[in-house]
Parts: sequence; C-alpha cells; structure tokens
Amino acid sequence: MAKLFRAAIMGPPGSGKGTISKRIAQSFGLQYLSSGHYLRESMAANTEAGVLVKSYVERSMLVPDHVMTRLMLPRLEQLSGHSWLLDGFPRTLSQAQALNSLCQLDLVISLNIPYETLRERLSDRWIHPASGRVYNMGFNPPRVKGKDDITGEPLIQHDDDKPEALMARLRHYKDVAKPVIDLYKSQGILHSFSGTETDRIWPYINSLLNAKMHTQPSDACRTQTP
Ligand SMILES: Nc1nc2c(ncn2[C@@H]2O[C@H](COP(=O)(O)OP(=O)(O)O)[C@@H](O)[C@H]2O)c(=O)[nH]1
Ligand SMILES: Nc1ncnc2c1ncn2[C@@H]1O[C@H](COP(=O)(O)OP(=O)(O)O)[C@@H](O)[C@H]1O
Repeated sequence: MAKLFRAAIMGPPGSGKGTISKRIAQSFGLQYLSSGHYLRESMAANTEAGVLVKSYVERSMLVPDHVMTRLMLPRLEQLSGHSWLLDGFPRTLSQAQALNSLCQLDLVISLNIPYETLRERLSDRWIHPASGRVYNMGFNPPRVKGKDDITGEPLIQHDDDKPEALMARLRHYKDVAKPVIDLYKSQGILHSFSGTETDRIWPYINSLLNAKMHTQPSDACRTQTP
C-alpha cells in the first residue's frame, strides 16, 4: 500500500504559504487544500453561507470555527486514502481539535517571517480571482502588468491586503496561532522555518519532506466526522 502523508502549513498572511504549498504539491504530488481559496469560492457563489463568510472576511475577521470546519472537514473526508497539504486551516485551537478528531497530521510547517518583510510583500500582492494565481510585482510579476499570464484577465488586490487591514490581521494571527503551534509542538510534529526569502527556505522544506515522506507510513483517515 502507498504511504499516506498529511501535512499543514502555518504562518502569518504573506509568509509564503501559498507559494511554498504550490512547490510542495508539484514536487511531492500532495493534494493541496487552501482555506482562503474555498472561502473565496463560497463568497463568489453568493450562497447564504457565502454571504455570511464575506461579512467576516471583509472586516478582516476570522470566519467562525464551526463554519470553517463544515467547509474543510468534508473535503478531507473525500480525500481519505490520499496524501494532502492544508494551507490556512487549522488556524485556531478549536479548528485543530476538530481536525485531530478526524485525522492525525504527520507534519506541520510553520513559517516565521519578519513583519517588515510581510508588509512589503502584501502591499505588492496581486491575484487572478478566478484561478487564485498569485503574483508579486517584484518577486514573480505577471508577463504583462496588471494581467493574468494564462487568461490575460485583470488582476486585483484583496481588500484585506491593503495596509489598513494588514496590521490588524498580523496582530490577530499571532494571538490565535500560539496555542495551535504549542499543540503541534507537544505532538512533536512542528517544524519551524525563519527567513526573509522563500527561495532560501524552500531547500530546507524540500529535504525535510524528502526525509519524512519516505520513512513515515500513516493510517488512513477516518471517513466519518463524529
Ligand atoms: N519579494 C518576495 N516576495 C515573495 C517571496 N515569497 C513569496 N512572495 C510573494 O509574497 C506574497 C505572499 O505570498 P503567499 O504565498 O501568497 O503568502 P500566504 O499569504 O502565506 O499564502 C505573494 O505576492 C508572493 O508572490 C519572497 O521570497 N520574496
Ligand atoms: N482557518 C480559517 N479560520 C477562519 N478564517 C479563515 C481561515 N482561513 C482563512 N480565513 C479567512 O479568510 C481570509 C483570507 O485567508 P487567506 O487567503 O488564507 O489569506 P492570508 O493567508 O493572506 O490570511 C482571512 O483573512 C480570514 O478572514
């Protein structure tokens, strides 16, 4: 039987979770699940749940735990038997506990990036909303300014990446993430990486995953939430 591997990546907004996740998914063939992507999808669908989600995201607030677990856990249940990587979930202790009751993670990557670096990156982050493709005007600019490389459609900036919202998000992130990080530390699965450049952090993450994925068999996740 193929070995299964389940990981999560944590870090403040702008720490490079999306960028690194894309590299991990490509290099190691894990399924990639991003909470931000599913939330934006639900907002775009304009369903009752989407309107509720929007009221939080627009105010730079965390979406309530029960909404998040209802959004994320069924997707993980469908992936029982696959290896996956979670980005942006769990973000609170309560979300981590809900996830734990479904599945034990094998590895958690935590990114520690200085505040000034985060501020610079996010003020330069542009998104293609339909696909979730992320650009940075310095680090990975689009081929044509303001346009998505694949479709040519216009790029936008998230309201919550604008400077007014950013400080509040970063401060809040730290308070909420601390108990989650402590939990994973106590389980012995937390690996932290510090730096100002993704390209310098990536080789360490790459070799960690190479070592872990080839030594660590894992049980299939439960298929039912309690
Ligand atoms: N200048 C610079 N920008 C980066 C680096 N790594 C990622 N970025 C950009 O910083 C922004 C935030 O990265 P992202 O992966 O979206 O972070 P997330 O919010 O943690 O998912 C994006 O615009 C990335 O293209 C880096 O090493 N240097
Ligand atoms: N696990 C989560 N719990 C609560 N809210 C979340 C979660 N993940 C994402 N969100 C909400 O969606 C917004 C965008 O998330 P995301 O795309 O992951 O951006 P970032 O990494 O830049 O914070 C967050 O600011 C927050 O309001």
